Formats: sequence, structure tokens, C-alpha cells
Amino acid sequence: MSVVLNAPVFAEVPPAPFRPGPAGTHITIRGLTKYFAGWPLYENFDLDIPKGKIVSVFGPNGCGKSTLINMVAGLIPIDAGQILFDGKSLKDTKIGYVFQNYREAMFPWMRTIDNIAYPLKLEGRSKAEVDRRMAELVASFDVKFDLNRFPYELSGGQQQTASIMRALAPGPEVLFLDEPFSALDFEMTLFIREKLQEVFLQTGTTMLLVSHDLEEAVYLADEVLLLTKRPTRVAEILRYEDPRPRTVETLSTDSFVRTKKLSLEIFQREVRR
Ligand SMILES: Nc1ncnc2c1ncn2[C@@H]1O[C@H](COP(=O)(O)OP(=O)(O)OP(=O)(O)O)[C@@H](O)[C@H]1O
Repeated sequence: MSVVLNAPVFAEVPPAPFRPGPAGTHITIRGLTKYFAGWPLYENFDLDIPKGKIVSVFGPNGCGKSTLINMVAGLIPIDAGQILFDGKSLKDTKIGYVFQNYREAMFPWMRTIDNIAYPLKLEGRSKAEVDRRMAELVASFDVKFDLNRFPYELSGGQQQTASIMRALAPGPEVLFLDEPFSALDFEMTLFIREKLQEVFLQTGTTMLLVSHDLEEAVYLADEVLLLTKRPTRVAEILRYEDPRPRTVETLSTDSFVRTKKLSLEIFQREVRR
């Protein structure tokens, strides 16, 4: 038997215990770290995202808004950290994702209705179940266009409506939206905004929304998550509690104007820092 003398002694360092969020937390992010090309974007980043709320993510250009939601949604790998959904990992969590570029989000060879039903078929649901869920979605979205058309035969707003329907079809626990309105004209933006709010009122799905439009970010939000420049931290989280459904009148309430002004001040402070 050989004995190594003076060998280095490694202390067993137990991993830090996972710190849960406060009551009502849905997504817990702890120690999230992400580097791109050797530069930190997120370093030891912690965040609690509440359940059944809409959180709008807002911050300076390139601070990592899209990367954050993409890491939480599992589309971009993280370098370190932990992300749990009601204490579960992503693989045990049903999520939906709405992309900015709706033109590339749908399979062009499938009719719109089959695109929307696709995640249900992937889940192995029976034809009767798929038909029932599709009827529910069509009713709740009050769809006025022909879902038997191919996506490229629809307007941008109709295509984005269909991609939101597809994302919601399996009944996700969390819906991620990365600038869902930025490729739409104003009329369609208003339409989809209202649809999203209606769906939220019906389902209470937790939503994480990236928006470049501060008015829109506040209008839809229960919380506005303001980020700093990179390495990115939470600058501030503002609660916005005007009742839903929010309408054009909401835009001139004291609380809306105050929240928007405060968000802008924090944003400007962070941009100049
Ligand atoms: N795959 C990648 N390789 C290298 N750098 C990347 C990659 N993806 C993102 N980045 C960098 O990480 C930073 C954050 O990008 P991200 O798109 O998440 O920011 P954002 O806040 O959503 O940006 P914007 O406000 O411009 O939409 C940017 O500096 C970007 O250049």
C-alpha cells in the first residue's frame, strides 16, 4: 500500500443551500452567470418572478433582456446558477414562447390550424382532445380569420395571433414573449395587446415580456423589471397595480403616469452610468 505524504488537503465545501423566493414566487433564479466571448453579461444574478403576473423586462440596449428570458426558457445555456419553476426544473415545466419574428416562427408548409395544434400533437393528445382545445382557443381569441390558410397568406397581426395561440395551446405554466409587437403596425399592436390581456385575465398564466416600448411595458405589467447595463443587475422592480382590463383611460391615470415616469428616470440613470 502506498501512502502519499504531504498531499494537498481539499476541504469538502458543501454547495450553498438553495434560497427560495418569497410566497407567491413562480420562477426562482439564483447565481445565474453567463459570459459571452469572455465578458460577463450576468454574474451571480438572483431574481424572483411572481406567479400569475405579467413581468415586463426593460433596460438599456444590449443589457441582456432577450438573453435573460432565453436562458430562463432554456433556449440559451447558462454558465452557472439555478433556475426553478415552483421548485421544479424546466424539463418538468410546460412553457410557451412567442418570438418577435412571427414570419419565421411557423412551419410554412403547415396550415395555420395545424401549426397551432402542433404542440398538442407532440404531446400525443387524441384527435378529440386536440379538436376540443382548438375550439376553446378559437373562441377565447375570437378569431375572425381563416385558420385553414397557410401562415404566409395571413397578415402580420394574424400570424402573430396564431403564434400566441400556438404558444398557449398546451396550457403553459409560463409564457415568454420577446418583443411580440415590434414587427407589427400600430393597429395590430393594439389588437394583440388586448388579446394578450384577455388571455391573461382568463388563464392567469405567468408571463415574462421583453419590450422596447416603455408605455407598452408598463401598460401590460404587474411588475416592471428594470435592468442595468452589463454586467447586468436588477436596477429596480416597480409594482404597477392598476386594475385590469386596462384601457385607453388607464394611460392617463396617476399611477400609470407615475410608474412610466419613474421607469424612465431609472432607465436614464442606468444608461448614463
Ligand atoms: N451568441 C452571442 N455571442 C456573443 N455575444 C452575444 C450573443 N448573444 C448576445 N450577445 C451579447 O450579449 C448582450 C445582450 O444581448 P441581448 O440580445 O440579450 O440584449 P437585449 O437587452 O435584449 O438587446 P436589445 O436591447 O438590443 O434588444 C449584447 O451585448 C449582445 O451583443
